[in-house]
Amino acid sequence: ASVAPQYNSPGCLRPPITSGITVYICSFLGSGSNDLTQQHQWIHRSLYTQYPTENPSLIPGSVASIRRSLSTDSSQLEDADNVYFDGLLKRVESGDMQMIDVRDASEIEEFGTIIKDICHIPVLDVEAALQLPDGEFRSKYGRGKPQKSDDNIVFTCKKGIRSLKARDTARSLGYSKARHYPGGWMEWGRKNNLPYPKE
Ligand SMILES: O=S(=O)([O-])[S-]
Repeated sequence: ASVAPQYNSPGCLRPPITSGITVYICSFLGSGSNDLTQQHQWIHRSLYTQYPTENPSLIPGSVASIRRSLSTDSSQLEDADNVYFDGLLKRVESGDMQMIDVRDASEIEEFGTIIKDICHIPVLDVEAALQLPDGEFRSKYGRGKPQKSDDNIVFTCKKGIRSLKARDTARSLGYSKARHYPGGWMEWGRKNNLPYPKE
């Protein structure tokens, strides 16, 4: 049952696990969908009796959402390099996180942030910011500067590219336990029913 959250993708119909006979309906649009279909059938077989429809209903957007849902392992909270969606949720709840959003100000204004009062450092400023004296960092960013030994630093952006760069920059400066959230706002917005950029 641990894989059930995979079926929370919009566009997929998840029948009740108690059904004797269930029908799995999903759109098989687009190239490369066979792989996705196989993976979902494998998951599906482990939970349900499967009766694929001959003519699956075509639900626009379904393949894209499946692809996104498979792109991160929802059973994994975090590892040494990354914090995944469920791990991030836990950290948001506990407050044990120094999150640094490296998107541009315009993106933050348009879509919002994962936590209130987030530390915003555009990706190109990260290197300089992390080398500021503590006092200057505090007056510029309104909070204490993260310490090199901190293990709760998480960079985020739109879809994981700039946050990865920021994490690597931080690590090169001695923040050896810095991590990033690969899903970024694309995943966060989608999974929380918030507006998110389409690509
Ligand atoms: O935010 S991003 O650099 O992944 S597009």
